[in-house]
Amino acid sequence: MKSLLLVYHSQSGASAELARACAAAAGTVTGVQLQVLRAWDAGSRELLAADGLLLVAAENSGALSGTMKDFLDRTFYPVGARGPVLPYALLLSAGNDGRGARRQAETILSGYPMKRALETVICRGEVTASHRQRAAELGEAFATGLDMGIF
Ligand SMILES: Cc1cc2nc3c(=O)[nH]c(=O)nc-3n(C[C@H](O)[C@H](O)[C@H](O)COP(=O)(O)O)c2cc1C
Repeated sequence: MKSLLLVYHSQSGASAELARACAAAAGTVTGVQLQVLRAWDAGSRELLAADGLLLVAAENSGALSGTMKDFLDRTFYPVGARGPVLPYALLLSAGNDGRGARRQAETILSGYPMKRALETVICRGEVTASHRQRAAELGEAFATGLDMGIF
């Protein structure tokens, strides 16, 4: 059984809605045990126990939301020291851009080191059915890949 940790941060509820869609789909993969935590509740203990990490957050002021960055900052030393590279996938909510958050998050995560398992998904504007669909596809694809050991 593989362990998948989904960490999210949301102010207005947009990222939370995407995280729910992502988690619902990831949770259907039988060989994967899913844990969903808000960024301020997640720490090194949960991350060290995970085989893969899904991150869901917003772009704020051209960068990754501060609370998600805080999660990554807090866990950097213990997780970086553990050795094996953890696969991750990133889902971003943005008003109209998201590229700054993607660049920053991918740079931080590459130095962790973690490896991006799937293309980062950016959902712009109000959350739509299409966004929920993309979030679900990301969650299911990541959980399936983890289960099959292909990341
Ligand atoms: C303080 C703040 C800064 C923001 N900066 C950006 C930005 O730089 N680029 C962008 O596309 N959207 C920006 N947004 C919009 C959010 O990314 C967008 O509303 C997102 O869906 C919010 O998700 P959340 O409320 O779940 O965190 C900003 C929102 C806030 C509150």
